[in-house]
Amino acid sequence: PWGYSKENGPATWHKDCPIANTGVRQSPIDLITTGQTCAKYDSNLKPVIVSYPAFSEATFLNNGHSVQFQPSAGNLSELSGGPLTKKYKFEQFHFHWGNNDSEGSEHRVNGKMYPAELHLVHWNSESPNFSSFQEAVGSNDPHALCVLGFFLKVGAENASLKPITDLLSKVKNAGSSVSFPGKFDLKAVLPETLTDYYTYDGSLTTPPLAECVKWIVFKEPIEVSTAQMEAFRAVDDGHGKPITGNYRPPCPLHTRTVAASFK
Ligand SMILES: NS(=O)(=O)c1cccc(NC(=O)NCCCCO)c1
Ligand SMILES: [Zn+2]
Repeated sequence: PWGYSKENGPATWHKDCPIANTGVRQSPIDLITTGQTCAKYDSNLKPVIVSYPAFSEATFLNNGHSVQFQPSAGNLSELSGGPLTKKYKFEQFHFHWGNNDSEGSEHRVNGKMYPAELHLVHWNSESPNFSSFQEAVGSNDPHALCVLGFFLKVGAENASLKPITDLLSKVKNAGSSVSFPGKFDLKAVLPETLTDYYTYDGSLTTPPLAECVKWIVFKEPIEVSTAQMEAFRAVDDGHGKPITGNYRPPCPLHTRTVAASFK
């Protein structure tokens, strides 16, 4: 199966997933902010709107290539606004990280990587063509999914993310999961105003690499402490080794343009 080691990492994914090399809207990308192919300010881009009531029931899972927070099916969390014309339903969030603070994020800004990146995954709940996340991924709809990306940087401890980072030791082994104890307030993790972001058409950053994602990557990183970053690096990959870097390198932009909601 695919992973992030030499034997099964991003450079090998094309074998089972040809779109890795032939796709023209693959993710992640390097977000360039100056020069020819740089992100272009679009004054029509509105703030992103999230409605995330605290989750009361969720599973926290180590699937061997990331750790994922998945609320029960009944969750009502929604996303709209920004570049979107439809309402999207929250599906799950997960992280990508490196084994030191100079690498780990999937998107880059002028070549700079952050130590980690948080992905909030949503699917278009107003499409007549699908009515679940899995169907959305398989739908070939260019905007079946919308993923919000937030960079993580090392600084003060993040009290809102502490319930998550404190749980990492409980899902150290790949394939392990725990039911999330109590409520989790995802809204508290995010900056109040979701106004400054980059947005472009891309794909899943892991197999099946489906080109069905409207990406929204926020300019402002979220701070976490060194201890919180270290907690990610103790999560195992199923081969008795820590996941040391579950990020895909940047992909060619091809004819795509990146829009920025800020000057
Ligand atoms: N990393 S990401 O582009 O945000 C993203 C979002 C939603 C799904 C995925 N990838 C997958 O679901 N891959 C299917 C295989 C996972 C099985 O554990 C990646
Ligand atoms: Zn991801």
